[in-house]
Amino acid sequence: MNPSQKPISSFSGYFSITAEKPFGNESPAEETLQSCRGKEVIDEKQFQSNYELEGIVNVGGLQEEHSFLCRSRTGDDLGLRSSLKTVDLSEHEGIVNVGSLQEEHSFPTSFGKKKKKVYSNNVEKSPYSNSKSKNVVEISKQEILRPGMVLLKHYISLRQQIDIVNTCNSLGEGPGGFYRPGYKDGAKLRLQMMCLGMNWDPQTRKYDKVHPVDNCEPPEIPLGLRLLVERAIKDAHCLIKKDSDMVNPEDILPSMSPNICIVNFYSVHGRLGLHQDRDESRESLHKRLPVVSLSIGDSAEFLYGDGREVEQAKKVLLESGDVLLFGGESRMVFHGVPSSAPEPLKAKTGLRQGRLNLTFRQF
Ligand SMILES: O=C(O)CCC(=O)C(=O)O
Ligand SMILES: [Fe+2]
Repeated sequence: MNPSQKPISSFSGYFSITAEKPFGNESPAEETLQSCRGKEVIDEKQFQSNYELEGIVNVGGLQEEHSFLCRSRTGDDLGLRSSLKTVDLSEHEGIVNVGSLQEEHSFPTSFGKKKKKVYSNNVEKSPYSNSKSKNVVEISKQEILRPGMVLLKHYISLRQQIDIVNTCNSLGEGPGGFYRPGYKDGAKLRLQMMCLGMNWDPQTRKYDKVHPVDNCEPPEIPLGLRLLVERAIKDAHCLIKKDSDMVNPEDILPSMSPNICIVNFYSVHGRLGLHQDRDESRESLHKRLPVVSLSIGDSAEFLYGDGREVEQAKKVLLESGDVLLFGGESRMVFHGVPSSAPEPLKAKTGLRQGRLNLTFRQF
């Protein structure tokens, strides 16, 4: 094959995808997509490929039929719900080599029949949806809330969410684990907290090597979580680039490698007042390195704005699996989670008690 040709622009055969479990304490498990049909569309501008797939998904022994979109970045697969590792095309038939990447090839006749495809920002559909209807799957949306502030909806797969909760649970029970911190004036925060990498003390507003309660060093951030955060930043960059071709996404949302993670667990009365995250190193703040926030469990309203006034703050709903990034111009945004959600929100989202939030930062 001529090396200047992209190997595959589209295909109509069957192929299989293996997605490695990205982290967790157990031995690496695999989720397999079997008998998938689809095509790869390479978007050179975005340095990413979109895969449009339909097939049987094997998730934890359960076989379900789904169709969905997934992505991979050239040379760095992002892929299926962010965990696609390898695309094994050995079983596929009818590879089409094309000179032009724009060239379209026919879909298999059954492809895309059952449901509408969603493009633009809605680049993924979860293969792990809990939806009763097999073909109605969750649509992932990406949104720029303000310059430097990006929301990746339903970004973390259910499998990954389970891993994160289990990981936090077991780390939380060990040294440097969950505790209920207090402020200087003796008031307690309305949440349980655990820090990974370095400890943040709400009383001193400082980072330290040890936990104030048991004097232990906090657990390390699991590698899979660090990779997930770095990948989310890259995905946010793709969105920023898509939004405006003229900008360098790094200028809008700088990259970072997290070495701190603050894990908050909010139970029914949990809340966090409007605040800025400004205790990281001077260099980190100067570079406006982003905070990357993962939400798991109950939905919550997230307030954000330029000041402490709750009335002036904007609101966005954070749901399980959402990733919110704020850096660059939005690094010092005031933000918080109010204590109780409005009734319609509860009614429409099934809001219940218990929400885990992990914010990653680079000191
Ligand atoms: O729970 C959230 O969404 C926000 C958490 C937060 O702002 C923090 O831990 O600093
Ligand atoms: Fe914060």
